[in-house]
Amino acid sequence: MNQGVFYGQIIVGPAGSGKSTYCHIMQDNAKLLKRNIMVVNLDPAAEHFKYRCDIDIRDLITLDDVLEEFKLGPNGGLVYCMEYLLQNIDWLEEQLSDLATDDYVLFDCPGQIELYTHMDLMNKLTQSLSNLGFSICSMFMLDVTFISDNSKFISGVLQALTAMISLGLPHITVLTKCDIIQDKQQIDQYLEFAEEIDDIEIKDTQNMSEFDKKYNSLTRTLRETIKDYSLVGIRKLDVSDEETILELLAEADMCLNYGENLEPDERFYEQVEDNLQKGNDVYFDEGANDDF
Ligand SMILES: Nc1nc2c(ncn2[C@@H]2O[C@H](COP(=O)(O)OP(=O)(O)OP(=O)(O)O)[C@@H](O)[C@H]2O)c(=O)[nH]1
Repeated sequence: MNQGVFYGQIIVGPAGSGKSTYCHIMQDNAKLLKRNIMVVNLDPAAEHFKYRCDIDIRDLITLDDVLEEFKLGPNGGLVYCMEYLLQNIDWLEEQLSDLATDDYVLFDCPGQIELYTHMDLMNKLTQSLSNLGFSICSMFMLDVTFISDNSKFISGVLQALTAMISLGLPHITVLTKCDIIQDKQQIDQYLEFAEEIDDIEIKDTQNMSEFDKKYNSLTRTLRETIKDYSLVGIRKLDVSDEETILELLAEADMCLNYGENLEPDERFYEQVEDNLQKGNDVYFDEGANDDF
């Protein structure tokens, strides 16, 4: 493997939270920014994805084969696959051997959050990547439907927090699928709420059952804890809004210190800024990229 610093995002989150779509969107938008983002599929049960898959764990092992051979259930089978990957980490190293300094890779992980909340399989994987020279951050995908009520939102934030603590990496929580919410203000309110939980809505506890009182109090305490420690930074991803995509990429770049040693192409950034100010698409017209 070449010597150098490589950049990697570990994409985690529950099944269906939008991990693969995030990889696809980022890879696609990076092209318009004249950047190449590679994607590694680490889900041995994946069936199809829209992104260009540069490295695929299914070339090493597939969940179907494991289930058939060992008669395991899906979760046990997945754990087997991930342990197998760790035992054969030289396979991944070999696959990554063509990376050049400053290359950027997204690792699309399986949706079973037990893998990083209850077990240290993902920690071992990220440790191996660090040993290979990767600067890594974790991106936790949180489905926007978690903003349907305060308690649900808090439970989602706690999931993100659990992943962040167990992975022990610089971390961003991404509120995915924001395009499906009509009321964009509602999203912003929740994002502010995650950072500024000052005016906690205290319901009239007089007519509440004992259970509801305790539940209310627990919710309030959790909100305060999340705020006190300012641990979870949440950013939105609205695939219909290019600005949120670019902002998210910039935020992850900052987390990784990506680009510290790169020469920025001033002309490019000026044009993006200009387009944003004019309210136009942030990207160039077809062919306009060719100059860069
Ligand atoms: N409207 C909308 N739908 C989305 C978005 N992201 C994901 N979806 C849909 O949500 C479903 C799950 O998305 P995936 O990207 O496959 O989610 P995942 O986390 O990779 O799922 P697993 O691989 O099963 O863990 C798919 O039907 C996607 O089309 C989004 O930003 N907007």
